[in-house]
Amino acid sequence: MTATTTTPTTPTTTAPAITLEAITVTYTRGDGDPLTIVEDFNLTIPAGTIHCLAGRSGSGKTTLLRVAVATLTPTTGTVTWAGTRLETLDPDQLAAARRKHMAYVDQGATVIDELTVLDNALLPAIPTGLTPDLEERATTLLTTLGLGTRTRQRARTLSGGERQRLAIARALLLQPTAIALDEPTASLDRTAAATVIDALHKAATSGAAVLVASHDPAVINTATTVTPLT
Ligand SMILES: Nc1ncnc2c1ncn2[C@@H]1O[C@H](COP(=O)(O)OP(=O)(O)OP(=O)(O)O)[C@@H](O)[C@H]1O
Repeated sequence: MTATTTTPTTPTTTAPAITLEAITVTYTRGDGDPLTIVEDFNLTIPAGTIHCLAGRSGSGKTTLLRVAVATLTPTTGTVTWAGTRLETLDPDQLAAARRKHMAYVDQGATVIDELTVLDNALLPAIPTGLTPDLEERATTLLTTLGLGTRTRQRARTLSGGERQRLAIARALLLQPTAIALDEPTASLDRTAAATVIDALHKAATSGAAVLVASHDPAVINTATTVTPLT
């Protein structure tokens, strides 16, 4: 796999939200042979920008997202969040850094069926406590994502695409430094996809770094920068 990044190299005064340096990921195949999916990959994502990892199925998009959010340790290379090299953190410090900096929406869009849509969106607020401001923000996010009339319904009544948008609202609730999303428009029609793209641009305008894996032209064409994976 080769990668060409189009990220600008303009110096910034604050540390980038996410930096990947010389990342290589080698899996072990079923037959025991090594399979290198990502090799010597570099990427810098400043705050306030949207970066899209684009490419065919199997090109390594999810692998790179998982490295960026630290659910997968690369075979070699360094991941840095807001100036902190993750290899310097113990597991508790990494968990704390993740809570502070990083939200991840995977392709599964897990939500809790028995909770209402609003309560699902508010789940990240539980450790610190609900506030009227957070409830208002959750409602605003759900409205932006086309779920404004569904807030009091149980999540089990939602379609797959609606669950995906609920997971995105939940991830954006606490205004993370960075948010990573895996194919966030994959099961959406054009109208619903536009609400997701709008929400991601609003998050970036508010200062978040957004890393998205997608082969959707609507996402690719509106990203700040794109890495085409082959
Ligand atoms: N744990 C693993 N062990 C072995 N191979 C793996 C593992 N995880 C992923 N792979 C392989 O690595 C390659 C890249 O997978 P990845 O999920 O990163 O691709 P992707 O670009 O996100 O694909 P898609 O668009 O289909 O989700 C695939 O060939 C996949 O089978």
